[in-house]
Amino acid sequence: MRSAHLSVVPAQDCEAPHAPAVELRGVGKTFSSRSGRVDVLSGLDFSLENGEFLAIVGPSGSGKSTVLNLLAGLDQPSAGSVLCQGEPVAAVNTGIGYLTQHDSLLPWRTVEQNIAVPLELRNFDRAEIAARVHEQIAQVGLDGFERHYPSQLSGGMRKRAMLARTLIYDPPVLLMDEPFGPLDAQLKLVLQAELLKLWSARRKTVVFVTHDIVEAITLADRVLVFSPRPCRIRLDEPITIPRPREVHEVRFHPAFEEHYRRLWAALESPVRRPS
Ligand SMILES: Nc1ncnc2c1ncn2[C@@H]1O[C@H](COP(=O)(O)OP(=O)(O)OP(=O)(O)O)[C@@H](O)[C@H]1O
Repeated sequence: MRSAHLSVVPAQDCEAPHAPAVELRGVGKTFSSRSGRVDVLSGLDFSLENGEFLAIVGPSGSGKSTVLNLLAGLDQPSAGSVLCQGEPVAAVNTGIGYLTQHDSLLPWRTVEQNIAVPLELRNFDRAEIAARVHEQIAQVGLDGFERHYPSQLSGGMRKRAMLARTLIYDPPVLLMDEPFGPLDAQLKLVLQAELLKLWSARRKTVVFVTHDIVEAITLADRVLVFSPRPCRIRLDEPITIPRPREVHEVRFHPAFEEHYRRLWAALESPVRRPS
């Protein structure tokens, strides 16, 4: 998947006071291909306040990545509008950091060289790049692996390196597309805990796509459940479990079961077969 680092719109163009951090208004998206038209999104409306953590769950093919691509400005809606801090997203959006589900590290660059890419593209001077890379590597716990190449890292370390590369230019909005999907359960918990720590410290606005309902409840302030395409919002569930949250303990909170039941019921209905 493409990265949102090659930027056309200056980040400051994405900053207007009091507007929602991101907003979709009546968004439709239709793809045309040789096999015909696919209506993926239809009349989709939602918005997020600054600093809010939103998770999106939904069936495969329901349009979750499409929504992230529209917010990143990598694609344009067929109808309606996509706004960032009140401004339409008309080109590649530098006000966001995009962590895709695919491994997008450059194999010929070391960890520190990969993490430096967004700053090199923004013409930061070498001393500033070195200082920021050093600090970011420490924050994601990759100290000692600066000179390693991606092929010498575990899956979890590669995810940490990608997260560091996304955070290094301090984008106010983070888009995360199943970032921990293929990792084992224990590592997933570790990275979720680190993400919550970083989020608490920096209060980014986050849109986090996942197939894992427990992960959505653990991390988010709100969870949207998408219907099969053309996607509509089946459920907009505010998560009432207080913060700070311990990722190991969220599932034992009294409110967890009720959130889980409602989210599962909203997700499950499209795959029920007639008896
Ligand atoms: N560039 C494109 N051209 C044609 N069809 C596309 C394109 N991008 C996405 N689609 C189609 O749009 C639909 C939604 O895709 P999308 O990747 O947004 O789904 P998703 O909910 O993220 O799925 P998953 O959970 O499997 O990752 C799919 O049917 C997909 O084939």
